Amino acid sequence: MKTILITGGAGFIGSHVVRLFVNNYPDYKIVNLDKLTYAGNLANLKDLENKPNYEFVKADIVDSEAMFELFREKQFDGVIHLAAESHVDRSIANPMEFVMTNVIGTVNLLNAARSIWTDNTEDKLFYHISTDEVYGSLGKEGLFEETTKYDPHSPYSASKASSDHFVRAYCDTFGLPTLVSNCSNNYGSFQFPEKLIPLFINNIKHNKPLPVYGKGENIRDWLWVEDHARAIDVIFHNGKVGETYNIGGHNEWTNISLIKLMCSIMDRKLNREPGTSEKLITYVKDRAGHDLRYAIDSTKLQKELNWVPSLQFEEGLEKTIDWYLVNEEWMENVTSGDYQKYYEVQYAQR
Ligand SMILES: Cc1cn([C@H]2C[C@H](O)[C@@H](COP(=O)(O)OP(=O)(O)O[C@H]3O[C@H](C)C(=O)[C@H](O)[C@H]3O)O2)c(=O)[nH]c1=O
Repeated sequence: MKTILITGGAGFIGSHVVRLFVNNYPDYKIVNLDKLTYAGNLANLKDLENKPNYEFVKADIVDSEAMFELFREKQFDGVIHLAAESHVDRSIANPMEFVMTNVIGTVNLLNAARSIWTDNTEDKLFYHISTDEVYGSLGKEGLFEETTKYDPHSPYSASKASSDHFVRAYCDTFGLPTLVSNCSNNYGSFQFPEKLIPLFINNIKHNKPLPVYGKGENIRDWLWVEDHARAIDVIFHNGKVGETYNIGGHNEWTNISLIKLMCSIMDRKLNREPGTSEKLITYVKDRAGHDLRYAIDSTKLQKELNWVPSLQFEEGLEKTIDWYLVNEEWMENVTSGDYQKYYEVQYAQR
């Protein structure tokens, strides 16, 4: 039985990856390590609580001693590293938090993996999940490729770029078997409502203003989180050590056209007059250093590992909106923080 560590498994993307691995690989022991910050929530994994191949560990990757201890105790065969501070606006307000978790935390995990993978590393893998923001900002033309030079602009993307470099450096210098993938903007269920799509669904529902940064002309490439989790599965099992894989949705939208689409879907679902939700659109001061456009070329992943996105965006967005409307309680609890406190107490009592 292989023991796989998934870090950040209580977060948005992490919870989808944990679910996929626990359900699809009963012969793996999945250890989910999460600090349970504001964005990590065990309510995202309620359905897995009693699965025999699943274990939750509350810990901070910044704590190097705890990481060494955990790796010694569990003797992991593989690591899928998703734990990260991920919100660009928060990184502008507090860059050091991003340095600590994203850079120091990643190096701690690399050191811990090195400490136990001393002999034969043939069937071991340290898989680092990263973002397309490390490549910087595109103009109207072109796509990010795996060979595109790094040019991060926000403290968030600078911290992720740094962690990517450390992961590759440990491969080149120490022979640690590592892999990196860089993804575009994810959307889907269980995303913390500070990110554009869940924030705006929640605001439309409660008739709150929709703060559009600048003119809303920035472009993002949207990837359904469950397609991302499938890509991670494929890369973890079939990717080549030392390689990088880009994962994108081939699905570009200006923010304002996406927001207008969301408004019209929400009007229909909430039985409001067409045009009602658009009235909530409020243009606000632009995000500092706001990257104009992200767009990813995933040809390598498609050709080499046979992965393609499974869902059309319009269908995915409908599904996502439905999920947030049905899971009202989840939304209320994550925004109030009650779920997190409740689950921390539950786990403390075990
Ligand atoms: C929250 C918010 C956002 N925006 C704009 C800013 C962006 O142009 C776009 C998406 O913003 P969001 O903060 O949801 O995501 P990005 O800044 O593109 O970054 C996201 O996708 C990458 C790949 C990651 O790696 C990040 O971890 C993830 O947060 O909407 C607004 O106009 N108003 C708002 O209130």
